[in-house]
Amino acid sequence: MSDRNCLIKNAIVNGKKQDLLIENNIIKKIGNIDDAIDKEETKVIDGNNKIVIPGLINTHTHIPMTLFRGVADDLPLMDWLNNYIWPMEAKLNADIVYAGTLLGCLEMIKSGTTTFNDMYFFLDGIVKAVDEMGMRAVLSYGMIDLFDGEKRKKELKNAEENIKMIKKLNNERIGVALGPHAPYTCSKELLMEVHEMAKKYNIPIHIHMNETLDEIKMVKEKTGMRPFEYLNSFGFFDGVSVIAAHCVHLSDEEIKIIKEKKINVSHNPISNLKLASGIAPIPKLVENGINVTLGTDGCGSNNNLNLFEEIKISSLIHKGATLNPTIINTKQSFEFATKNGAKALDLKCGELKEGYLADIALIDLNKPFLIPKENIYSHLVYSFNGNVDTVIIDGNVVMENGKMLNVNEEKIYEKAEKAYYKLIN
Ligand SMILES: CSC[C@H]1O[C@@H](n2cnc3c(O)ncnc32)[C@H](O)[C@@H]1O
Ligand SMILES: [Zn+2]
Repeated sequence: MSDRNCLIKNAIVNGKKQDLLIENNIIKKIGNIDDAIDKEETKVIDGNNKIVIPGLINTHTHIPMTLFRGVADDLPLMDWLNNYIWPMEAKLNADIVYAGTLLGCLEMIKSGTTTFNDMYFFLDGIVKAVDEMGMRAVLSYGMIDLFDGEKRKKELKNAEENIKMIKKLNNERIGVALGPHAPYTCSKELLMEVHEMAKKYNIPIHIHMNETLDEIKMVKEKTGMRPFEYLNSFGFFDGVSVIAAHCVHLSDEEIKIIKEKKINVSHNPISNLKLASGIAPIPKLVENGINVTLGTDGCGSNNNLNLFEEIKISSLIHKGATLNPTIINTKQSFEFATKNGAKALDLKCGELKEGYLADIALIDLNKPFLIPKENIYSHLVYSFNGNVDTVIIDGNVVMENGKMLNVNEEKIYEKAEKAYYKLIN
């Protein structure tokens, strides 16, 4: 029997009690599917008292940073990076990154995330873990040249080697992007070469933008322009797909650039609150028709990968900031984490539709915080704790009734603990 032929019976799908049939890695049919299905060839999942949702899409992560959880809390970004995170990251190697990624994938699967967009180092370690865990990911090697010509050459060479390595895998679940860290850590020359490379390989660019007031001041002092204006001045956004993480402090002119250049925004409200970076003007971006998605950022600044928390906060924070409870609604914040994420990564998933990728999660509704079983989509945004029941990625059942099917959870915890002690000693 192949897991990749799977029938979910009697679940809530798109607001109605119905069945969902998966063939290979695709949602083949949604509706009342008769029992003439070949039971030998099809795995049947009982969907009674369960809701099927599209797997969540986390558009900004540094996944191996699960190992940095709790190591440097209650600090502002520049102090956090310069004095705590970067010195620890100097001790990383592919094995440590592999262990942190296994843990990150496990945490994401358990909280209903099926795809993530990552920027980090030692991609061979990340690729190995993502492949073993069965997740979908877009991976970029994070480049920082600190305006040094020699470093720039090394970073670009590394990035290109990683692109070739990932393309050669020919793994449909693992895509590649370019990851220049930010305009305050990358030279104009590096950014211009990144733009060329993105066009050459037809891949997206993943970058931190306008996260803090400090960095905007740094870029303004250096270039006389705000970050989006500066990058736009040399055509960085032309003819490429860009995912800009954070976008907390934006001028009206910058919002115009984001709209005009169809830049995807990854909103990371919890990381922005924890590092006291600020509150992104998401309602203004939505009003302008900009594609807003959600990210957790790394576990050093969140401190978890539970995207349901991000969904809830993205709905609450803008109500509080604008004193308007209608400013972002339930449907919008849920779509930030599903449909909009898929659009940003150019993937046919994020919605439960026939012909879409079979990346889904089932949630058991027999939980005190999901009763009464009415207005369930409201519960998913405002009340759910993120512990999903079953997860299917690319048609493969990776977790069923809370149990991981192909990996040993205990071994992942042990490996991660060991890797953590290597990092701190
Ligand atoms: C070059 S790989 C990614 C790089 O980014 C660092 N990082 C993690 N979180 C943030 C953040 O919120 N803003 C800026 N940089 C961040 C991470 O530690 C890696 O060094
Ligand atoms: Zn980040």
